[in-house]
Amino acid sequence: MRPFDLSVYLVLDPLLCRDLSMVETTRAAVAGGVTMVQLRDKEVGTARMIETGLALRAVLAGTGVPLIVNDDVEAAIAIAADGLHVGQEDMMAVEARRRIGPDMILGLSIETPQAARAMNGTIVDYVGLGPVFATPTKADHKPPIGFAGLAELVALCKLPAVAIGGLKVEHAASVIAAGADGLAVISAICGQPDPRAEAARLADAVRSARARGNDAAARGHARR
Ligand SMILES: Cc1ncc(COP(=O)(O)OP(=O)(O)O)c(N)n1
Ligand SMILES: Cc1nc(C(=O)O)sc1CCOP(=O)(O)O
Ligand SMILES: [Mg+2]
Repeated sequence: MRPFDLSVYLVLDPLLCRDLSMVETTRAAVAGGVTMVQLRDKEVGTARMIETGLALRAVLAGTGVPLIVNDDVEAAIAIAADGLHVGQEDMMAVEARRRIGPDMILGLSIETPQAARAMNGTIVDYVGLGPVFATPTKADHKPPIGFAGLAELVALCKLPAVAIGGLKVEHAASVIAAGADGLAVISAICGQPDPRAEAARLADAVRSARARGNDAAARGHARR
């Protein structure tokens, strides 16, 4: 499996990207420092997902940033994407793993402690936890969990974890303090006047939050 870094995870939405295409948004956001990209288009079928996915793969080639496909296992396989992300109402994780094989990254959405306890952690590579806040970007989202709920799910899942739902640059410190590895965002990057600058601000905020956490841990050791 390709190594991955959940620090700043761009989830694409063609409707929110507005003036820029998903490909242009991705090019700008990767230049700014996003570490993962997910192709998420709820309006199109597999053929269009494959077309866009191949264009995204070309943009991401040589950058080290993995391409994850949302929901559509056929498209993920046809694109030879780096990974697939499924939710609780999509194909079951065990079936998704069977279809994509052992080497592709598999992400799973977890919204409740029950789902976290029921998850088979041996076949999933990372979890998407949320929504942290209510968000107009996903009409059918589950009830918001806040930072306390996020911390609880991180602890239960024991897998690399990315927080999602209504997150902006000012939330990076709380997300990292809750134990997550990064933030997944749509509207904080897609449709922003300068997606590259927004991606850079998010990457800086995650780096600073980690550095402050490490400083605090070092001071704790010094006191002992
Ligand atoms: C990183 C990440 N986390 C969660 C989700 C949500 O997945 P899901 O619940 O299946 O909802 P849709 O995105 O399919 O509407 C995600 N896509 N990415
Ligand atoms: C795609 C998605 N999944 C969610 C979940 O809670 O699982 S919230 C969400 C939308 C995230 O968009 P924004 O960053 O604009 O709030
Ligand atoms: Mg889904």
